[in-house]
Amino acid sequence: MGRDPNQLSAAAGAPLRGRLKPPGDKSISHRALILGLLSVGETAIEGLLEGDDILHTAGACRALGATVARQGEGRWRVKGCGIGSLLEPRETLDFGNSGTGMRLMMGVVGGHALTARFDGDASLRKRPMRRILDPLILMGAEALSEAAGGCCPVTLKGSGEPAPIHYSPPVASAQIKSAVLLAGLNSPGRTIVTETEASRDHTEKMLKHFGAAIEVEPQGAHGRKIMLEGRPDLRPAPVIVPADPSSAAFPLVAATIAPGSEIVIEAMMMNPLRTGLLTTLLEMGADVEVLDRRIEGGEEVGDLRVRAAALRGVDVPAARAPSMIDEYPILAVAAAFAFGETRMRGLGELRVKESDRLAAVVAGLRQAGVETDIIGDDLIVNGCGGQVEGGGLVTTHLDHRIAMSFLCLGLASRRPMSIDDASMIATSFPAFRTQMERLGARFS
Ligand SMILES: O=C(O)C1=C[C@@H](OP(=O)(O)O)[C@@H](O)[C@H](O)C1
Ligand SMILES: C=C(OP(=O)(O)O)C(=O)O
Repeated sequence: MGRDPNQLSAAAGAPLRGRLKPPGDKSISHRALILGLLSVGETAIEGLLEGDDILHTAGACRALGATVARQGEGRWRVKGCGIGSLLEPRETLDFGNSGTGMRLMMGVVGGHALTARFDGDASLRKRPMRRILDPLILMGAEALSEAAGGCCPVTLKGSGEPAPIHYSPPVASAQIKSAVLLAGLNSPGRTIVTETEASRDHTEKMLKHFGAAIEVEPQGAHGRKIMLEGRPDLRPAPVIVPADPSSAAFPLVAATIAPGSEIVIEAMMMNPLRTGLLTTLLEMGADVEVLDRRIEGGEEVGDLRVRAAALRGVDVPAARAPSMIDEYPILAVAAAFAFGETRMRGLGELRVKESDRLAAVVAGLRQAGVETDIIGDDLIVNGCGGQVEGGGLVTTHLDHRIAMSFLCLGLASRRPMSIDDASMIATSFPAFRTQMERLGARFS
């Protein structure tokens, strides 16, 4: 019997060398399409991520009345209908694997007088949606049908006059914050979200860019209060999407652990609410220089020169989690190559991502011969000091980040590492294989 065509293996070989530009940021790409839908007129987007998650959001924007057209690689145009003038979708809105797409669009629909059914793939059907439905119900929306535990498929009936609320999300989550703000766009009053730990601020920044009246104040030690005036006239504004730090994380760690490597990662977004992995790797002794910091499309970006380095284990505080929430699987791979123990604290949210990432990381690392454990919500990795055994087949559970993380591990382990399914990588980083192979990675 032949090998499953979705399987992929990575083996150590030559060091990684060369330059790479990661794809456009996934979070900003979703928001650019959605704010394009909510503006009257044409929004031009450059550098849009053309991954499956974003294509699902583009489909939902079309179903709600926007004209969305691709004009060239990463160059897209959205002709929006404006707040209050969306169409009721005729078909179920299918978000595939994308939590962000579904949750942000639930915010949009929740704040409009229309009914839409939301669904996704087997991974998305397991993810909690009550955290989004709860504040939307407070604003006047109704969840007409729900699978057990508030998971999709969900039919949501929005309110044409959403109540202005003051909401404090129970977990640090840019998706909850964004859903409330997007619903609040059609509210006759002021919507306020207070977060005790600041999460990525792309929605706030982009709303301002499109002309909304939105203010942000610091709140406590790490939090923020965001205040949005409802019913703004959003004006289409050009969006240039910077390179995604969550995708850059893979070549960044691969070049750090593969001996002799030296690469440059071009124009990575340096928004401080997204750079927790870089901070942590530098604490571990990584050899990364940030060159040519500059502003592109309203975000600071920089080129990262990365050379292979010996790492040491560190203690990663829970307060850092929101700034690197999607990067823990690849950080755990870096920790496997370090000298000493790495403890990553406060990772309960990893259990409700595309897979239970705590369980998937522990299973994959053990498969590769690395001692690792979960204590409460903390992940502990006992580093092998540069020499990870590797070998075997890792189950990726429809999770792109688990897939890419264990392929990167295989680029530096003694024995090749295989994953059961590389197809989900297309959700966030469709050119991962070709771009990494150009640097010298060996996949088969
Ligand atoms: O708002 C966003 O674009 C995202 C927020 C994060 O999720 P949470 O809001 O659940 O933390 C992150 O994991 C996801 O990949 C993208
Ligand atoms: C958690 C992620 O995405 P989403 O929540 O959009 O599915 C991710 O990309 O790691």
